[in-house]
Amino acid sequence: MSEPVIEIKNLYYSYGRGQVLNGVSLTVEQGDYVAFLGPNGGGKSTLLKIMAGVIAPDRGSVRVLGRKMPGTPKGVGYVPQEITNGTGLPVTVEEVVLMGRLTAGFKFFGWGKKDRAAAAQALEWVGMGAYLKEQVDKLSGGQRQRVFIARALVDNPSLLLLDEPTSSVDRTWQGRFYDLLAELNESMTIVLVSHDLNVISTHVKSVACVNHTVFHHHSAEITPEMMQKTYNCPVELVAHGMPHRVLALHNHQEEDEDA
Ligand SMILES: Nc1ncnc2c1ncn2[C@@H]1O[C@H](COP(=O)(O)OP(=O)(O)OP(=O)(O)O)[C@@H](O)[C@H]1O
Repeated sequence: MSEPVIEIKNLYYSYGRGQVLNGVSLTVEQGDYVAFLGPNGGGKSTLLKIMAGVIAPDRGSVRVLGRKMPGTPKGVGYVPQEITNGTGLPVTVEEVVLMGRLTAGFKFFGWGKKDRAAAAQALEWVGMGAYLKEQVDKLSGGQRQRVFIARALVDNPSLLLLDEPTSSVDRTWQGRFYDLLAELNESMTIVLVSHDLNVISTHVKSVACVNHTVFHHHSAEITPEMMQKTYNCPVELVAHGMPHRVLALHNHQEEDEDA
């Protein structure tokens, strides 16, 4: 069997006050399509940032595509959650996507024809081909999210890390995007943070419940027991995407923490 794409052992992380990740161990095998599910503040984005090399763990071992983290992983496409607010930079859509070609150990001699063709292709995949020369901050949050997905795809990664990649995009494009992910999953491992139970149950292969620790269930089935364990309270499962019903039930957990 090939080496796992992600191998995390006994990982701890805090931003200073209060432990966010508490002894997390997780293995993701090649070809998996994992959804991270869990309450607000449970540490999903933090875990993704550690996998992407954005922040370093306080303790524990993290290997991504065979490389020890923290480091600059090659072959990882990452879409952060925050980008819907804009970059604050005077950059075009094409320039943002080309950033995804700056891989580990790369020496920059300027963009070549191949880079520009790859950027144009990635933008076509996400239906943003017409916006190549637009300033990225002029776009809507949903369009910007698609540009950052193109940035993650432009270097043909082996691992795709997506933090709520469709939170701002319209429903029609969401459907096309999940079809695209299914296609990409034939050659890429995918980790997706999502609150949308409907998306999770229809598209992914496995579910990891993240609430300071992680339980990785090697099937896409979401059971009331899993919800109870993850959210620490009874959660009504909804079949057609009303995730806020789930999230709303977490307020009392946060109150418990504050108490
Ligand atoms: N840069 C930061 N500085 C300080 N605290 C932070 C920072 N980023 C996140 N946190 C805190 O760490 C905890 C975990 O946050 P994280 O974003 O990883 O959770 P999450 O499960 O992704 O939540 P959500 O579903 O709301 O996106 C939260 O309490 C959050 O407020």
